[in-house]
Parts: sequence; C-alpha cells; structure tokens
Amino acid sequence: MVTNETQNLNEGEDEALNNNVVDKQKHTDVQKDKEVQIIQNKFKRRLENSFTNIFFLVCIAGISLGILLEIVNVVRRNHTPEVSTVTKIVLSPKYWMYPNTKTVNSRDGNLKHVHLVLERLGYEKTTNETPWNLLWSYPTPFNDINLKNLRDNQKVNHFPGTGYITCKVELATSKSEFIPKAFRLPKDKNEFLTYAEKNKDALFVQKNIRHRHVYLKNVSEIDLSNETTFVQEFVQKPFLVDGHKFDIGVYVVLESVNPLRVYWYKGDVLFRYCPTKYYPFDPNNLDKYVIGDDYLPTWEVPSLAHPYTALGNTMKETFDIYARSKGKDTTKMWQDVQAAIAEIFIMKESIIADKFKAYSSPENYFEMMRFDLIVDEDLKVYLLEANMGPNLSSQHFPPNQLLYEQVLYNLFSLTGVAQAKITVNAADKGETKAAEDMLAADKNIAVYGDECRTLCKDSCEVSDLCRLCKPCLTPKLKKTLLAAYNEFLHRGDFRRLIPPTMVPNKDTKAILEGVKDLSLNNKLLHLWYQGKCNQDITWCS
Ligand SMILES: Nc1ncnc2c1ncn2[C@@H]1O[C@H](COP(=O)(O)OP(=O)(O)OP(=O)(O)O)[C@@H](O)[C@H]1O
Repeated sequence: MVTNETQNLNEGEDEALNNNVVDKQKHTDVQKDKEVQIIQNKFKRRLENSFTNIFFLVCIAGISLGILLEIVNVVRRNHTPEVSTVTKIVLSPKYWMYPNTKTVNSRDGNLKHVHLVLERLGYEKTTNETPWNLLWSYPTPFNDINLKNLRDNQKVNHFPGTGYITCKVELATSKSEFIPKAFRLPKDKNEFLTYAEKNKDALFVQKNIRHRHVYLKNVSEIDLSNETTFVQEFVQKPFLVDGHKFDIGVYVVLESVNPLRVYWYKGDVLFRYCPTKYYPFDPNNLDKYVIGDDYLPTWEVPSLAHPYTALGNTMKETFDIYARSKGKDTTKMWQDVQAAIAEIFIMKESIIADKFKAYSSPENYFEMMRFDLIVDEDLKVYLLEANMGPNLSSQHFPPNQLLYEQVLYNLFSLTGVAQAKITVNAADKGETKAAEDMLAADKNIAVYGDECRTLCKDSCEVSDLCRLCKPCLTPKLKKTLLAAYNEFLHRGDFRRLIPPTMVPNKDTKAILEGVKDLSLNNKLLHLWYQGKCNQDITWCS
C-alpha cells in the first residue's frame, strides 16, 4: 500500500513535480527560443552585414576592374599602332647586285656590308627579272646594261662618264697644283725627258695605268715604250707618323652634273700607313713608300693607338691630334684636300655632262669614289688617284667594318636610297605626290622672296635671280632644287664640296657678279644655295 500511497503521493508529487518541470521546461524552452532567436537575429544581422560588405566589395572590385580596363585601353590606344597597320603588309624596296658572281652576290663576299646596310634599311634582294629600286653594280655597268631610261624611283650606284676622273692616267695628267707632274707613255716620252733634264733633283715612279706596280726608278731605268704604264714625279719628304709614310682616303659622292653637286664624307677618313719606316730610305723596299693591301692600320701605329682605341677618336681626328702634338695645324691641309678634289670635278664636269646627255635625269645616278692623297712634311697636299667602287670589305681589317657601314649608311641617306621605303609604299597606295611633298615641297625651295615680289613680278627675264621665283621655275630646275633640298635634309656626315661653302650675303649685285662665269645651270644652283644660306646659316656649307 505504502507503495501505492507512496506511489500516489509520488504520483501527485510527480504530477506537481511534473507540472513544475513542465513549467520549468516551458520556461527553459521559451528562454531557449529567445536565445535561438537572438542568435538567429544576430546571425541574420551578421549575414546581412556580410552580404552588404560582399556587395560593396564586389561593387568596388567591379569599378576598379572597369577603371583598370579603361586605363589599359587608353595606354594601348596611345602606344600601339592601329590593328589595321600592324596587319597591313609593308612593301620593301628591292636592290639588284651586278654581276651575279659569288664575291658580289654572297652576303659573305666583298660587298657584305652593302648587303647588310641595305637589309637594315628594309631592302630585299632581287634580280633584273623583277622591278628594282637600286642597282648596285661592282664594275661600271653602262656598257653591259641599258640604263638610259630609268623610272623616278630607280637609282644606280654609278654615274656615266666618271671614268674621266677615276682613270689613273687621265687624273694624273690633269693640270693641277695638287697633282704631281705625270707623263703618258710613250706619247709624252720626249716631254718627260726634257722635264727630267731640267729638274735634276726630281725622282720618278713608273706606274701601271690600272693598279699596283708602283716603282721608284732612275730615269735611265724607265721603260719609255711601255704603254701600260706612265711616269709621275715622286713626292719626296713625306710627313711621317712615328716614321711611317701614309696616304689619306677621302670618300666623295657625285650626285649631279650640269649643275654639279658633289659631297665629301667628313665623318671619317681612311688613313693607311706603310708597314716599314721610311728611313733609312731604300727604293727596293716598297713597304717603305708604297701603301698596299698589307698596310699598317691606325690602331697599330704606336702613337695613334691610344687616341684611336682608348680615347675612341676617328682616324681623321687621331691624325690631327698627332700632328698638333708635333706643332702642326691641319686646318689648311683639310681645306686643300677639299680644294684638290673639287678642282677635279670642276675640270671634268663638261666632259662628263657631254657623256651624260644620252641618259635620263641625274637624280637616277650617283657615284661614290675614294680619293687617295699624300702630304709632304709641310702638309702640302698631293692627289694621287680616285678609286671607282672603293674597297668596302672588312675581311682584311675587321675593325674597318664600322667605317664602311657608316659611310654606306650616310651614302644611302644622302642619295635617297634609304628613303625608298616611303615612296614605294606611297606609290602602292596612290599617294606618290603627297609622299614626295612630305619630303620636299615648293615652299622648301622658295628663295629671294623680296626680289620675287618686286623686281621679278612682271618678268622672269629681269635677272637670273628671278628664274628661281616659283612662277619662273622650269620643271627641270624645280626637280634639281627639290633633289638638292632632299640631299641637305639627309646628308648625315656628308658635306657639300660643290657648290662650295658660302657666307650670308644680301648684296644681290655682288652675288650675281660672283657667279657670272658659271654655266647657266651651275649659276642658278649657286644662287639658290646663296638664297638658302641667307635664310639660314646652316645652309651655307
Ligand atoms: N707620285 C708619288 N709620289 C710619292 N708616292 C707615291 C706616288 N705615287 C704613288 N705613291 C705611293 O704609292 C702608293 C700607291 O699609289 P697609287 O695609289 O697611285 O697606286 P695603286 O696601286 O692604284 O694604289 P691603291 O691601292 O690606292 O689603288 C701611294 O699610296 C703612295 O704611297
């Protein structure tokens, strides 16, 4: 029973207890619910906060990306060409090498640097079968190939008639204070004997009319009947560097005759020294007085090695430094070098112009030559020869690569060969005139504006100056002046030899007086340079 009562009690108590527990439980559940809700709320808020943050982050990232992309686009627009020009084919000008031999055509042959420089300028090698823009011929090509009628965009590295300058005996027998007296054999045999008789101290070399075979001989030893040779007075007492005789090779470019335009390369000059010291002199030892293939280069002459190699001077400046160290001023020597070369062109112009009559415009041709000169102990200048197609191979002396490539680069720039890419591509798009004007236009060649406005306003015949006014220009003269303007713009290290250096001068009477003895075309070109020199002194030389 107890058990029942107890059980009842217990049941009652249990109930009460249960009620209490239930209440408590309820309370606890409510509490829990509240807590859960709080937690849920907190979580919700956090979640909401996180969403807001993520949303903001995404927005900021999006904006940043947008800004970044825009910056990239702006940079690309400013720094890379339009897609159309990148994919567009750019045409290459073409060069043709003649003759088709290994030494000429191979990129490792004698003309290696010609190939290299042309390729760097965007040229492609071709043959006569396809259209070409430049013909580079090793020998003079005019006897082998008909080059009389060329298109405007074709150039040849030779000029018809320059043989009158580069033929050794022709040059040696030209009358000039800068050329040692020479006699043709057997033609001038008697004249030579008379001269030798009168000039007892004179010595003579017998030379081959082509190249090499230069020997100092007594008059009695000279074979006066040998028509493949000529005799020339020997220049005694040469200026020596560390005891070595030397010669000077100056690169010169003929651009036009009638009117005459000639340039010399002032960037450097080839100095070649005899391998053996001059004294004690021995006529049987050619290494003492004849410069040949195995010459001593500047960098091997003891006193020149430091200024040339360590200090990095040109061969020309290295020599000048040496001469100054010996108390010599080379200014007059270099003026005489220019005078000696210019004189030859002036002397031979009419005969070359005569030969040139059968050819198209001078703008199609140019000729680079190397003039060889020697100097005596007073730095008096003597001109010995002009080499057509001078050696440009650095095989024997690799350091000469720089000289040859710079000479070639400047040559191609001066002659317009380097600019062919512009005209070739413009022609392809039918923009030839615009491209030509871009290089040189009417306004670039206008001179004597005051005289053209007043003195010449009614007639082109009033004065030679008037012929340079725009309304009076003939098409040929205009072409000449545009070419001369282009040469000035692209001359690099070449400088004008003819027409010569001038000074600004506004006295038109005096200017006209100064050119009165020139042929009409040369007169007009001189007057034009004077007009440009008056506008801007950089045009005076
Ligand atoms: N009249 C001269 N007086 C003094 N030296 C001379 C004379 N003629 C030639 N020589 C010497 O001989 C060298 C070669 O002469 P020249 O240039 O006439 O002949 P070359 O064999 O054709 O030479 P290059 O290698 O220049 O073609 C000259 O650099 C000079 O040193």
